[in-house]
Amino acid sequence: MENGSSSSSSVPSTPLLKDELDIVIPTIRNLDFLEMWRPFFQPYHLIIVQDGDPSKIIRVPDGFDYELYNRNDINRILGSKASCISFKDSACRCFGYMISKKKYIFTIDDDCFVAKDPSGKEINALEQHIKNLLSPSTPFFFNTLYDPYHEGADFVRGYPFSLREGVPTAVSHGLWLNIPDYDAPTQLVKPLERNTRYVDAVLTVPKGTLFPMCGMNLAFNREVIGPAMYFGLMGDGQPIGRYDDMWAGWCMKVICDHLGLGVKTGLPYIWHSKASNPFVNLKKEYKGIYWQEELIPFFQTVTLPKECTTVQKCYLELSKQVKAKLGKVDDYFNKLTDAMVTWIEAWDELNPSVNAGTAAARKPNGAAK
Ligand SMILES: O=c1ccn([C@@H]2O[C@H](COP(=O)(O)OP(=O)(O)O[C@H]3O[C@@H](CO)[C@H](O)[C@H]3O)[C@@H](O)[C@H]2O)c(=O)[nH]1
Ligand SMILES: [Mn+2]
Repeated sequence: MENGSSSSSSVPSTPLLKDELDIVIPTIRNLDFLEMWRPFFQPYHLIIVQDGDPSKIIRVPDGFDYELYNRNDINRILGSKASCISFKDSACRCFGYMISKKKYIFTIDDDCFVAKDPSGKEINALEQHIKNLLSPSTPFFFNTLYDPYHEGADFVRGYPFSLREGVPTAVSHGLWLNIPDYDAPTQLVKPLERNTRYVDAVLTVPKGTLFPMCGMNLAFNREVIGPAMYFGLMGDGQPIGRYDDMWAGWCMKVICDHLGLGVKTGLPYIWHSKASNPFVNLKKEYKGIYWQEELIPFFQTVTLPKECTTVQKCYLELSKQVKAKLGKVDDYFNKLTDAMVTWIEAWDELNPSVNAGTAAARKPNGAAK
């Protein structure tokens, strides 16, 4: 492992959650992209997860406080449990979630840059994620004026007052201008499509609704939902890739629904600069494209017993149901369920004190009292 820091010019006044949030970056390249993020990221600690060849030197611009882990570090720290961390896939980023000691995580890809809002102002994506995480979510009843906690908005007429305190927000899912997060078939038929639409909204994903979580621009409360944010077995030696974040998002959402936690999507935007190769992507994700026709009905019908009061208990119960119901789809899911158990074991080994995911005050299935 490598620690880095050096004198920096000017450090802005203490930014929100400065000592309570880690920025996790999976990478196979030099991190020059940080130069553009410097005004927003410099005060925060970075956890860099270097994928691929551990002998390659990753250059980090001066002035950032960081720890860097390569595959040798992961193997040394986790021993045999390192088998649950993907190799040669951005899924490796979840090692950063596990090794962090902070309450919050923001993860971003190294080809994501600072976007501008319609007024031309640079977007501090981290600041918006923090706002999303620190304000409640409303999964039990949809507010038609979007985020009721946003300045200048509120709950609209007819919104039950018994539900207006909302629930703790576990995840903040940001979006992307320029290169959208499309699957390979869509990329192939629409190679020139760019997302130019800036929608000024943050929505709570309703209880009982799944969504395609993208890991490119994502933040979460690690103490509340961290153990559920396992990005699965992808990349080298695996029959599938580019479903790391999707798998995590489906597992996370059913657990959030069970524990009465909220998930938001929308602002902030980042500028996604590089389209990955659609043919390479097709080879990685094609099994997922047909498997998900069976995975989604599974997740839509998952129920977790009331004894599952922590994220770990929920996750282990989920792994049993995956083995029972998806093991027959492909043997990969049997391997994945074993890795899910290993992930929780490794998480608890590295985080013995934090009893993550202590059940939030559950509302009676979200019905108005
Ligand atoms: O083997 C690898 C490849 C890449 N990385 C790092 O992961 C991110 C994403 O890489 P990239 O931008 O090249 O790929 P995208 O297709 O745009 O990734 C998005 O699709 C999903 C695929 O799982 C993912 O959620 C999104 O990130 C960069 O930081 C690379 O450096 C890697 O670690 N290992
Ligand atoms: Mn990318």
